Amino acid sequence: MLQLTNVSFKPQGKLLLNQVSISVRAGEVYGLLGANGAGKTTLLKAISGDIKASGSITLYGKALAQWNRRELAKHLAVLPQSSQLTFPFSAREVVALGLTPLSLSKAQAASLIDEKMHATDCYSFADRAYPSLSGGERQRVQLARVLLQLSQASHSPLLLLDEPTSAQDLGQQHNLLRLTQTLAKKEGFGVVAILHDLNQVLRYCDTCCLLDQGRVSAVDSPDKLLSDERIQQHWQYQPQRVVLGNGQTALI
Ligand SMILES: Nc1ncnc2c1ncn2[C@@H]1O[C@H](COP(=O)(O)OP(=O)(O)OP(=O)(O)O)[C@@H](O)[C@H]1O
Repeated sequence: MLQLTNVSFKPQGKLLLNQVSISVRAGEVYGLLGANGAGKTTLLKAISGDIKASGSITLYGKALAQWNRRELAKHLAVLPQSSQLTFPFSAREVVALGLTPLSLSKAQAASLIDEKMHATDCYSFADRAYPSLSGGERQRVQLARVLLQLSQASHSPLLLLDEPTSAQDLGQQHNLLRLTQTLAKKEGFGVVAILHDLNQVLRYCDTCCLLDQGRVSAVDSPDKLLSDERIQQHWQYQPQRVVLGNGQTALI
């Protein structure tokens, strides 16, 4: 669904993305990996159009720049690392911002807002002021907003997640990743997620791309890509492996 060909970005002479070519299929969770400063957020910003990179980025074969903006908003959404908002909107009103590109009756909108807030476990604080919420609660409200924004897509939508579990406790991290996996497997979403926890990558990603100084260093399934040598080379860490009861391997 998403194809990047030779995408580069060089602001003020500094090469932050260097000839990146990757493709993401509908129905897969695609991890973006790499050390701090490798270019992961910059790549996500290039895909979302927040920065103007050179090269080609197409969604369903059509260059992003050629998409009607409203149609694109129904098919591509980004969950940023953090979202500051000082105006005292309630959590429900923040989720409702996701209605902007949609055409829904009031009743349909209200029911979809409730559905997305339940799915992301934020219904219990729907009427609280957004600025009063914890970091993890705000992140889940933002996820409900982007899922609402994608709820009228005519093709499988593309969901971009920038460190989606960074503010979540252990249980919520797995709830959120299970939800994204379900969206991919059952609803055909393409999910691109920046993740730092390599065990989450092993457990939830179908494919992953390792970035290094703005370049693609490797693309493969997580268990093939995450060799001890690569982990040592890219993160300067020598992992140990533990075989779990279910036969899967965990890194410690
Ligand atoms: N507008 C800019 N001008 C110059 N340098 C920038 C700009 N934006 C980002 N950078 C630099 O580009 C590099 C890549 O940044 P980016 O945020 O994409 O990294 P990242 O892989 O997401 O890192 P992290 O894991 O720390 O979040 C970093 O060295 C960053 O300081």
